[in-house]
Amino acid sequence: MLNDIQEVLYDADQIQQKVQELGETISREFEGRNPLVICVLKGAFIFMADLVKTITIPLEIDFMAVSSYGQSTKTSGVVKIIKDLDASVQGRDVLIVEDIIDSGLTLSYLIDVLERRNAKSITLVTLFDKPAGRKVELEADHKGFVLPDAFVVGYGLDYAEHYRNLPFIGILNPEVYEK
Ligand SMILES: O=P(O)(O)OC[C@H]1O[C@H](OP(=O)(O)OP(=O)(O)O)[C@H](O)[C@@H]1O
Ligand code: HPA
Ligand SMILES: [Mg+2]
Repeated sequence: MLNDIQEVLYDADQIQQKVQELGETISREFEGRNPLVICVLKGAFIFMADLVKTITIPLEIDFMAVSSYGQSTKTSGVVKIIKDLDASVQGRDVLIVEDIIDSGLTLSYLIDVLERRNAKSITLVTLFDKPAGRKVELEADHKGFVLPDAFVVGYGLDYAEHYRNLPFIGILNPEVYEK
């Protein structure tokens, strides 16, 4: 598995440091608001778990599974809801927790869904941002690291469902998928 990584971009310590900073910012921003914190599965599961431990104010969590990449390194362009939220977002301050914004299609779709369900406010936090991949205009309210235009894996992010368990984020050797 490690042999497939071309370059480590950020190691586990650098990621933890950044997650801590994001948690402190979010704790200040949401003081007194009891946000509904939504994890966008599967990719955001590790970031979500680490992030909520650094947030010091009361909150609720929920999960939504969406998928558009499947077994590919390119978006299919079609975002499918695999699992919906349990909670209602009506009148709630929502914090969407995402691992990466690439084309922006996943989050623009989700924001649209949550707006139609009458969320009171929607705030986006992403650990990784790949601006070179954008197909629609979208900017996170809080972001961790800006990444180069390369397909990355680790810390929750996959290629064909593998590599999510790597503790760092790294560039996947293109030989793995250019076959
Ligand atoms: O900005 P975009 O181009 O839409 O890409 C970002 C989305 O793609 C990945 O999810 P994926 O569809 O691979 O599902 P997964 O989280 O289960 O891996 C990632 O976890 C983000 O949710
Ligand atoms: N890696 C893994 N999953 C992704 C990526 C990426 O670079 N971009 C969008 N989903
Ligand atoms: Mg994926």
